[in-house]
Amino acid sequence: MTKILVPYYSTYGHIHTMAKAVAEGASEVEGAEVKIVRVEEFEVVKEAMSGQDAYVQAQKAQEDIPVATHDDLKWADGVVWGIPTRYGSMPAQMKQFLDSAGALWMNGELEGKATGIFTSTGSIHGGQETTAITSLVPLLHFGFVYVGLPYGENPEQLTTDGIGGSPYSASTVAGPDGSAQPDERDLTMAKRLGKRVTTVAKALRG
Ligand SMILES: Cc1cc2nc3c(=O)[nH]c(=O)nc-3n(C[C@H](O)[C@H](O)[C@H](O)COP(=O)(O)O)c2cc1C
Repeated sequence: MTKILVPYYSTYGHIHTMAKAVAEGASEVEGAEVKIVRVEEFEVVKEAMSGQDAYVQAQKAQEDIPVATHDDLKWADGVVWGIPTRYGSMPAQMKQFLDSAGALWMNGELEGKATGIFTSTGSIHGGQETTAITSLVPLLHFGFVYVGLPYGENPEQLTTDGIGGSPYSASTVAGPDGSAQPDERDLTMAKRLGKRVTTVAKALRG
């Protein structure tokens, strides 16, 4: 059994949709057991956004997804993180989850596990690449083995269209008002990332 965790944070649902695609790809690997978990929202954000329809609906759609715990990270052989951008890097909700996992870092409990990232931005140049690259830094401190998204398997990246996908991570572009949904090509690349991280996790497990 290769255990794959997909922890994500999603305000408006784009990363939630991508997480399901990642999980689907991971499940294609024989012997994979896949778990999607959400990083908990801050109370202050819940209160501030309670009047926004798009937010309320997106949160309602995630109600049944269990909240991520540090034990989930210990359980997993591979972890694929769903991280929307905030000013070109990860949201505080995700940072808090990582920062509070110091004991796992200190004991080297996550060292040698495969990992990858999928992200989402409002605009094409608003952090598609920086979010993945800056999020990679703490993951390397934990000792994860990073899995990217190479062009060879993902020729969809070779385009001037306004879609996601880079060698650093799967991704999608939500649009400045959040109204765009993940393109079919974004979802395809997200599935391949899930499958690739699982394949590497399986090989590392031996
Ligand atoms: C506080 C804040 C900061 C943001 N910063 C950026 C940014 O730097 N660049 C960008 O393209 N989008 C930015 N966005 C847009 C989000 O990345 C976008 O809403 C998100 O990717 C949608 O994913 P979700 O539906 O899973 O929440 C920001 C949104 C918020 C609320």
